[in-house]
Amino acid sequence: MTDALAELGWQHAYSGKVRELYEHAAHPALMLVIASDRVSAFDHVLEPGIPGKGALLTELSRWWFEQLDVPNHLAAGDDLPEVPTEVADRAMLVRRLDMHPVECVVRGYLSGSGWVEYQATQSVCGIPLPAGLRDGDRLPEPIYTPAWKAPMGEHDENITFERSVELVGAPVAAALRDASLAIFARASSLAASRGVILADTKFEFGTDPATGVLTLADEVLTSDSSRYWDAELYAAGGPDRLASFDKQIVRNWLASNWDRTGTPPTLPPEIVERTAARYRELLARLTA
Ligand SMILES: N#Cc1c(N)ncnc1-c1cnn(CCN2CCOCC2)c1
Repeated sequence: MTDALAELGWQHAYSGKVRELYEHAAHPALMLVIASDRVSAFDHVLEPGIPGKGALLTELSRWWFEQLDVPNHLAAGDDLPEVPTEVADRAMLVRRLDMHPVECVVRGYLSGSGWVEYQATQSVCGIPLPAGLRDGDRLPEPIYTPAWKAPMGEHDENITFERSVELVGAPVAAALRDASLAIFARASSLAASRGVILADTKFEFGTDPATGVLTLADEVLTSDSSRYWDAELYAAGGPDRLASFDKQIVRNWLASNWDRTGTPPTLPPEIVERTAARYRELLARLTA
């Protein structure tokens, strides 16, 4: 695949856990984001990849970009560079932005790093919360809990809004917060109408150097950047109340087959296929 990309002038620029970023010397204002089939859990990239995952999450990002009435980084127009057919269904051609170094996290429910911080401080990112909340509880209202983007392989660090002001300045910090909360409101409402809870998500924004417009970047509202729960399971309150729509099968299998030391075992074919089916199901339910 990389030969086909190189033959078309694409040069590798950045590797994330599950996605790659390419640039093109003849098209400096554009970049290519390619999603792999890799899946990560417990901070490990697992083997094997999940067939179709990259294409399914790319389709979900594209769908959400269409649903959201905000400027985004998808490239459009006539004179676009060619993308190899082998990766086209899991690739997004995007405009190069001046990226802001803030992970714009919005939480409608208390979970993950938010739950960890809450237990220690009864707050998240400096936002005080009511006492007595449990893991997975719905918050009184969605909260903006930014994070500083840590280097590859390290955990992002939750920061206060005031710290984000120091990082990007007051006008941009406020615009990031307001845009993130507005998008989350729209997306969580749409997901709820499909019986899916959007518990939390992470946006990335940049400023378009050509226009100065704050622009939604990266992937958007995928199950890699968001926690999605099944609303019926959540309401039932059982052990699967907080089951991640796509990764719970993998997490449960690892919990029974790995002691969390060393590298995780290879996923058996049945787990791989059931997980692939869950990615397909989430896309089908959200985009129905
Ligand atoms: N999107 C975007 C984007 C853009 N439109 N313009 C300039 N830079 C970036 C960019 C560069 N790094 N990241 C971090 C997230 N990456 C996303 C791709 O996959 C790897 C991780 C975003």
